[in-house]
Amino acid sequence: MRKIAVFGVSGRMGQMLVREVDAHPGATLSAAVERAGHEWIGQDLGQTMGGGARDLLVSDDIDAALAASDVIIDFTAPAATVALAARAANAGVGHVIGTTGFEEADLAAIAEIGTRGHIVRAGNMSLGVNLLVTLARQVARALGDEYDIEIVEAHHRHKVDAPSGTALMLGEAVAEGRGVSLSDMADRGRDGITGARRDGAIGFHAIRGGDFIGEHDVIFAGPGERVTLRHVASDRALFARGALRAAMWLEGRGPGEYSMLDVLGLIGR
Ligand SMILES: NC(=O)C1=CN([C@@H]2O[C@H](COP(=O)(O)OP(=O)(O)OC[C@H]3O[C@@H](n4cnc5c(N)ncnc54)[C@H](OP(=O)(O)O)[C@@H]3O)[C@@H](O)[C@H]2O)C=CC1
Ligand SMILES: O=C(O)C1=N[C@H](C(=O)O)C[C@H](O)C1
Repeated sequence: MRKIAVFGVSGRMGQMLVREVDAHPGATLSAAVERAGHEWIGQDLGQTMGGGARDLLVSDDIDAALAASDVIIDFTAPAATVALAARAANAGVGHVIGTTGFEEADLAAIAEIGTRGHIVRAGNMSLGVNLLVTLARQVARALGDEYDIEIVEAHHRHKVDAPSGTALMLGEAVAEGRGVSLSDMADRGRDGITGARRDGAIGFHAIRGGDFIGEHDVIFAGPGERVTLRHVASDRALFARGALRAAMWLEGRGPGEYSMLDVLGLIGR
């Protein structure tokens, strides 16, 4: 049995993850962690999730959670994730990171920790989005600079970061397909007298509202035609299943910062 701890357990994704781990025949929930001071700390996990009691209390004890686990799944917040990555690596525990909204410095810190730790990190854990990433790279390469690329994403009203982690994955993929750096070419959320479109720009636009789970369009707008690649998530459990797959896949791997492309066998496609 793979022992898996869920961090951010009260969150939208945290609760999905508990259900997926419970349903997996090869996994067992080893710890349920929330941030210090959270109202769920010390409560029975089953009851706080609206069901019957179970033999597991929500805790803020990270060392105890690491000691009890083979791997942790973390959909929390950037600062928490960076700190946790170092502690998980030191403890020899795998770390599946679904958190998004990282700054460049955070990503550099995680990459450094990944030289000794066992990490899977992806802004989107779904098979469909990761397949779309490979397609977006191919389409950008095939169509070339005459086609303007715009990435449009829509999420629920509670999401705190923009562009979404998925939009950034897609942006990196099309930039790679074109042989340019995303940081040089990204044009985020236009407003006002922006002037005509910059040649080669990769535009990002974020819709926030209601209960969108996550929708992403990559638009290639060319002379006389448009191509749109689209992914629509209709069930958040999708991401939890992907994260759990990553947690199982890490077993027996060497140190590294892996992506869902590695987990799903989509590397190099
Ligand atoms: N990669 C993917 O496929 C997906 C990624 N995400 C990303 O996952 C993250 C979480 O999303 P979501 O579940 O919707 O957000 P929520 O706000 O519902 O959940 C986040 C949870 O993490 C908790 N938390 C914050 N800091 C800590 C900490 N130090 N230790 C333990 N728990 C902590 C929060 O507690 P509190 O509210 O009290 O601060 C909250 O319960 C976001 O970055 C989101 O973009 C989401 C879906 C899919
Ligand atoms: O916050 C969310 O909800 C989601 N976040 C991820 C992202 O930032 O792309 C993945 C998914 O779209 C849902």
